Amino acid sequence: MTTSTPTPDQQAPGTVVGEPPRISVGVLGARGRMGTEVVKAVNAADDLELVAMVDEGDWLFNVADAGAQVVVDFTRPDVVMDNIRFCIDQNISCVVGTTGFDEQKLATVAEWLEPKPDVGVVIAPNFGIGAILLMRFAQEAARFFPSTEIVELHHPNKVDAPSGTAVRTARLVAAARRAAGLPASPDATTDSLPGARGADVEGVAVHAVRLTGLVAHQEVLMGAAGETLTLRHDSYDRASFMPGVLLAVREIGRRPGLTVGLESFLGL
Ligand SMILES: NC(=O)C1=CN([C@@H]2O[C@H](COP(=O)(O)OP(=O)(O)OC[C@H]3O[C@@H](n4cnc5c(N)ncnc54)[C@H](O)[C@@H]3O)[C@@H](O)[C@H]2O)C=CC1
Ligand SMILES: O=C(O)C1=N[C@H](C(=O)O)C[C@H](O)C1
Repeated sequence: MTTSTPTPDQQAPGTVVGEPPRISVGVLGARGRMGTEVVKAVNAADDLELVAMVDEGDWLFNVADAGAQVVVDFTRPDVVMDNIRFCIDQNISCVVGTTGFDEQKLATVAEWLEPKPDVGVVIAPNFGIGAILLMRFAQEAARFFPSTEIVELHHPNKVDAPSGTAVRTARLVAAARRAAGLPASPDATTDSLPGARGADVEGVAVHAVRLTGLVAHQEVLMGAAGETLTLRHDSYDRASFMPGVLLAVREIGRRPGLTVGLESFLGL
């Protein structure tokens, strides 16, 4: 086998001679709370190259023009579908942290991906390793407890409620309860102010707190006769999401199609 070292004018953008090519990354929502953190994390990673930063009002084609191989999206639930559509059309893989996905939206993304066997999209409501583990632990424990409720607590600028993480946790718990044949959590409440018992996500009550000083926190409360189990995760800083985001950016090129949640990337 013969190999040749490309001269500088033959190299793809981002290639450093003697080193594997870097992954070109575009960030959507780049001026937001999460986007700012992603920009920092990508810039600090030797194997990644930040090629485009796009926020509201910017030209979305910038990510394609700049040759992004992977786009990271932390924008808003009402715009994320258009962004994903655009990226898939442009053969750009996506790491999506934006929340607000229901089964219908996920099915639509899967449909868009069908004719694109080389494009991958991972949509994860939470990239924090601890939060992902909490979801798994809750799923495992659910069948042992007649009662489960979820409390999510966030900074007051969060636009959606309940959080995407809480909705996914509730769905995972509900599925585990169904599989174990558990009836609905006992609740004799007959009249209450609307909202007092939280939102009902597949039979699991989810309560949302918005409080100055918080970042992102979740408790899953489980109860049985004479005992309770409380699982709690706290993100005190948005840096907590970055190892998961960077893992997804590095892996998504090897994972065509739609992946929901980061669990499989972690070997869970
Ligand atoms: N999966 C995860 O681990 C996490 C997910 N999130 C989710 O990420 C999303 C963003 O959260 P934050 O950064 O706190 O919000 P943010 O409001 O600080 O940032 C959103 C940014 O998106 C920009 N934007 C709006 N429309 C756009 C468009 N069409 N194209 C490009 N940029 C656009 C906004 O101008 C803003 O700068 C939310 O859905 C949140 O729930 C937040 C933290 C962790
Ligand atoms: O908006 C946030 O801040 C967060 N959003 C995600 C969610 O809705 O679950 C993840 C994390 O909770 C932070």
